[in-house]
Order: sequence, then C-alpha cells, then structure tokens
Amino acid sequence: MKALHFGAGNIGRGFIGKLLADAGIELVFADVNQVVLDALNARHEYPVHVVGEQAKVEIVTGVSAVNSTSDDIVTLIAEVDIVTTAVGPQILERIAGGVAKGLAKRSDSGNVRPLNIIACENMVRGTSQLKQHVLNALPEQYHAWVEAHVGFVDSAVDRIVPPSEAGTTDPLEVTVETFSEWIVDKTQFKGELPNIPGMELTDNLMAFVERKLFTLNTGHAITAYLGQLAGHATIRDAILDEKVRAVVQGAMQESGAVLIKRYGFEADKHAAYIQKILSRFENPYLKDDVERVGRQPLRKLSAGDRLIKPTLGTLEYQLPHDNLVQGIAAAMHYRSEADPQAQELVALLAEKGPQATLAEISGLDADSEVVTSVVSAYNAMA
Ligand SMILES: NC(=O)c1ccc[n+]([C@@H]2O[C@H](COP(=O)([O-])OP(=O)(O)OC[C@H]3O[C@@H](n4cnc5c(N)ncnc54)[C@H](O)[C@@H]3O)[C@@H](O)[C@H]2O)c1
Ligand SMILES: O=P(O)(O)OC[C@@H](O)[C@@H](O)[C@H](O)[C@H](O)CO
Repeated sequence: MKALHFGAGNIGRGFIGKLLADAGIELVFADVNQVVLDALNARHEYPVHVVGEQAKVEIVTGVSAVNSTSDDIVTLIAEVDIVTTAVGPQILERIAGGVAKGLAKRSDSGNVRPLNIIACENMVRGTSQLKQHVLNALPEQYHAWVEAHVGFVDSAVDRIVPPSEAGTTDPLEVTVETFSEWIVDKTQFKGELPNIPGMELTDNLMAFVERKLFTLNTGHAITAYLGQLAGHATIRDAILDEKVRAVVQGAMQESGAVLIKRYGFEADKHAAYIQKILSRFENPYLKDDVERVGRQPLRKLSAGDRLIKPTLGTLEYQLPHDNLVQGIAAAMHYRSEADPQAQELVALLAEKGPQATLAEISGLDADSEVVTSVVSAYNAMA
C-alpha cells in the first residue's frame, strides 16, 4: 500500500504520517517547506518524542517527500491508495488543483483501484469541503469516474502536537502527547476498509467530530485567549490559573450540554471527557504556546467553528452560555504580531468597533442579545 500525505508539519509528522508509516504503508510527504523536504529526502526517517510519565523516542522510517506545488503530486495521486492531509483548513483549496490533475491522470491511465482521501484538519467534514474544491477544479467529464472510484472520507483527529522545543536543531524532530485519536467515517470509503492500527472506524462521525471540536478545541481556544489576557505564555500556565480554568471548564460544560442534547451522550461520560481534556492541557511535558493555540482568530470566530457554533447550540436549546460569551470576548482581544488574522482583527475593531466586527466575522445578528453580551464582556476585559 502507498500513501501521499500533504503537510509534513506537527500533526503530519507527529501523528497521521507516523500511523501510516508504522502500519507498513510506503509514505511520501508533500509539503512546501524546503528545509523539511530536504531533510526527509536525505534521512528518510525522523524521531517522534512521545512525552508522558514514560517518555520514549520512536523513529519513523521509510519516508520520503515531494514539493506539493510540483508535478510529482500528479504522478503520485495517479498511483497511491490513500491520500491524507494535515495542512490547515485554509490550505485545502490550494492543494485541490494538484489533486484534481492527479485524479484526471489516474482516470486517463485506467487505474481503477480504489483511492481514499482523508483530510485530517480541525474542521467539520473537512474532506467533504476538499472534495468540493477538487470537483470545482476538475473537468466535468471526470466527475462520474471520481464518484465511482474515489472515497472522500471525513475524519476527526485529536493529538496535541506543539512545535518542537526551541533549541532543537533538527527540523524533523517532533514532540507529541501520549493520547491520540483518529476517527474516520467508514461509510465513505471505496473498496475494502483499511486496517491501520490507530485509525478507528465509525458510522456516526458527526458525533465524534463535534464532540472533539466543540469540547477540546473550544476549551483550548478559550484557555489561549484568556491566558494571553492574563499574561500567560503557555497553555499549561493558563489552565493552572484558577480564574482561567473556571471559565474554560464552564464553557466546555455549556458546549457539552448542547452535545448531550444533540447526540445523546451520557452526561457522566462527557464530564469525564472534559476532565481528561483539562489534564491534557496541564501536561507538564509539553510546552504549547498560547499563540499556537490561539492562531487564526478569524477562523476560530467563524460561524461553524469552536466558539460560535456551540453558542448557537445553546441558543437553539435555550441553555446557558455565559462562559462561552467570555471566551468569544477574549478571542476578540487576541493579539499576535506574527498572525495576519490577528492583525486583520485589530484593523476591523479599529474601523468598525466590536459589535459590527463580531457580527461580520461570526455571522451573528449585530442586534442580538448574545452579541450585546459579548460586547459588554469585551469592554469589561479592556
Ligand atoms: N498540532 C496539533 O495539535 C493538531 C491536532 C489536531 C489537528 N490539527 C490540525 O492539523 C492541521 C495542521 O496543523 P499543524 O499543527 O500540523 O500545523 P503545521 O503548521 O505544523 O503544519 C502544516 C504543514 O502544512 C504545510 N503546508 C502549507 N501549505 C502547504 C501546501 N500548499 N501543500 C502542502 N503542505 C503545505 C506547512 O509547510 C506545514 O509543514 C490543522 O488543520 C490543525 O488544526 C493539529
Ligand atoms: O489547530 P487549530 O488552530 O485549529 O487549533 C489549535 C489547537 O487547539 C489544536 O491544534 C489542538 O492542539 C488539537 O486539535 C488537538 O487535537
């Protein structure tokens, strides 16, 4: 079996690529970072530091890499059995053109072996969105062939992988927590279901995607935003701050109440899931900066993402959302010189003020009660 994985970054090297390579699948990474590409092709292996009470270093072997903007992608997509991505939601549209060309070549060459494509991004049904971008880039004549031979499989992916410790000189080294979870929608595969240890199959993916994105990522983002406001540099320091922790836990519970209503989760199991997540945020072996977790605040404040979507759920079921409101207000205070979306947020706030800015980014009604509450919280935090 052969796989092409887009994105040799933290989750690509530290989780998805590792699982594929560990399963004995011949793995090629596609990326745009020349330093990483050169190192992968020079060494064909890299170390993964799995940190926890029993730390270990695992070596991923037998890997190579190609530039994601080269025609190598087209050739590879025509021949591999599985394509995965971990590039970031905003990059999916950029890789779609290469994927479309590869699918056309695969069809022209008469390769009818099933191909499955799995986007492993923090978004709801990311692979379905990638599929739409690919179809937009693919001549109509190939669409029926793609429907017949290519599975676009949605997934939920969970493992906290910050960038490697400052000070390492190895561009491939990656540090990961012990916990990991990769759940894929088994109803969307073409051909036989793959047997990849660490990949779980479900026919109820939406429940798992929303449980992960609207619990872990909701809490993570609020930890980052409130943490930065309180002067903390890392997620661990932020979550050990009792004031931050109370809001984070409260927001995960508010979001959880929506998930329990929507998906029928058992309340005590969901409460345990939240406690486990809080302990993962506290992990003393990981140094995860609030700037990584808070990155791209406009994406995180958009309608379908981890802050607004749970809040809309509380409105739908008439449930409390005071802590989510605090989290949204803190997100609007997020600042990062290195983050273009943080800069855009600052410009929008200066031009339009908090009420119109939030309405524009989130799609919420500017005159709604929830926007009024966020603006009051935002002003109080200032
Ligand atoms: N790091 C985590 O803890 C974690 C956990 C779960 C999910 N995710 C999700 O995984 C995705 C990647 O996150 P990450 O933390 O690994 O980010 P990252 O920045 O470490 O990795 C992204 C990689 O994509 C590469 N890339 C950019 N443009 C590309 C292109 N056109 N073609 C191919 N590669 C390209 C970058 O060079 C980089 O190596 C995001 O959607 C994120 O939400 C991350
Ligand atoms: O990757 P983002 O920017 O969507 O979110 C930042 C973190 O919350 C995220 O990367 C988590 O570490 C990850 O989702 C854990 O599974």
